[in-house]
Amino acid sequence: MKLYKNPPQSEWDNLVKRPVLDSENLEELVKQIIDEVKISGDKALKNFALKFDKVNLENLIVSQTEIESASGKIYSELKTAISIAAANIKKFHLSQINSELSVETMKGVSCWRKSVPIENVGLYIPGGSAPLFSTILMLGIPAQIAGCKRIILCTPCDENGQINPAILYTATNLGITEIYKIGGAQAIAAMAYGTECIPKVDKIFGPGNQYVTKAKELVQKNGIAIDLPAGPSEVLVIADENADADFIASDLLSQAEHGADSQVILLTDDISMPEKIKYSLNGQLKILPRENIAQKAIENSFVVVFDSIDRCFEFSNLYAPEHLILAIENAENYIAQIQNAGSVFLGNYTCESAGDYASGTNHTLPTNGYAKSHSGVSLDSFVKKITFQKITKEGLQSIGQTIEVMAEAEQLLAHKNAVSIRLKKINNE
Ligand SMILES: NC(=O)c1ccc[n+]([C@@H]2O[C@H](COP(=O)([O-])OP(=O)(O)OC[C@H]3O[C@@H](n4cnc5c(N)ncnc54)[C@H](O)[C@@H]3O)[C@@H](O)[C@H]2O)c1
Ligand SMILES: N[C@H](CO)Cc1c[nH]c[nH+]1
Ligand SMILES: [Zn+2]
Repeated sequence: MKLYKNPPQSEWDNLVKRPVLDSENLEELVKQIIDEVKISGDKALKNFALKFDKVNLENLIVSQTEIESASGKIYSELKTAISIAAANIKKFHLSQINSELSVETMKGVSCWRKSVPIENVGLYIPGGSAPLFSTILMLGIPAQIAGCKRIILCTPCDENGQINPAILYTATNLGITEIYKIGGAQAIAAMAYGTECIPKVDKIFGPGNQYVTKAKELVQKNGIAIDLPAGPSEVLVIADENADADFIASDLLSQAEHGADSQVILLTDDISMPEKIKYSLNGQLKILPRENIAQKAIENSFVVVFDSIDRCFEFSNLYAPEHLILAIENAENYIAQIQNAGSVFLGNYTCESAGDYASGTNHTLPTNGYAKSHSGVSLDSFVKKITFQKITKEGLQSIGQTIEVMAEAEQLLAHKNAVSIRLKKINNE
């Protein structure tokens, strides 16, 4: 990890730029994939599966037999863990249901909102380098609480055409059985425009690598709804002198192991911390099965020593990390300083992987600085909020003139007339 000491503010904009792989051709490549899927449908999906995932697929749909055999391949400790995580995620997302009150803005004028589920949703579950079955819980549970009618799932399969049994088990355990063996940008294109076998959905959800995220961005430009840009994982840790270097190193590595394009950042006001972290990081890295991936991400990452914790927060707010860990004494006291972050982890014992799997919060979060303007996935992501209003005769008498005056000032006399014609009738009664 590169080390910076009190970099001048003029350099911050450069520092907060995320690493990008294959950036030059990314957009062009993904555009081509999307166009090909639009034109050739399933045939294009099978060609891309062969090209990128080295699998020759006859059928894109996961069969009933595949679904039924998954459970037997999952050991009971994992089943228990999945059910505990699912219960916590369900509890947290159920708490997001809020009853919308009707408000009388003027006598006889009532306004309220109603949450209505998005009918058809498509979930993308990453499976390129690791089978992220936990993402099914993060997307499937709020979709079901919201009441979405049709939930389909796309995920890449292995070279033998098999989907990891933990993905099949988790999905079917939730009752999601419409599963397609397709990954990458082509899966997003399929759910956006539909193919012979994959239905077009109303909104696409789920994180993924740069191809997936770029595809979501491009289909969104064409009017397809997406949850948020949730790309390569990242974590930013703010640590003071009391932080535990081994804990921090473990958190940095937990996100570094996601992909070579992940980025992990440490900000500290303790001059001795970078050396301690380096030592611990090297020790922990060596024993990781995904050492090579994590190593590459670490090379794209950095440590900054600032002369105060306040300065660390200023930088962090500009970076707008997906995950922010406060390894600071009395971390709660700093909450007010957080302007931009996807999800925040307070204190030395709140490891980021708790949020990834089981504490209850959602792990589908904005990356690449989008935490400045976007929230992570929540129950709200799966509903539309429709507004309603009801105006009585008495209500129109009180609000009517206001509407008429404003409509006339906007030179929209038909708008004005919609009120006047009614008021006339009321006055003649
Ligand atoms: N932000 C979040 O909330 C969040 C949550 C979980 C995971 N993630 C991120 O999801 C990502 C998962 O990535 P992954 O790669 O393991 O799985 P993935 O499922 O996102 O992508 C795999 C697919 O990428 C396509 N692909 C691979 N190489 C390609 C190429 N050269 N050209 C075109 N397409 C290609 C293939 O079709 C493959 O099926 C990681 O970057 C991880 O950090 C983010
Ligand atoms: N850290 C990822 C979100 O950026 C989520 C995840 C899934 N599995 C493990 N981690
Ligand atoms: Zn993770």
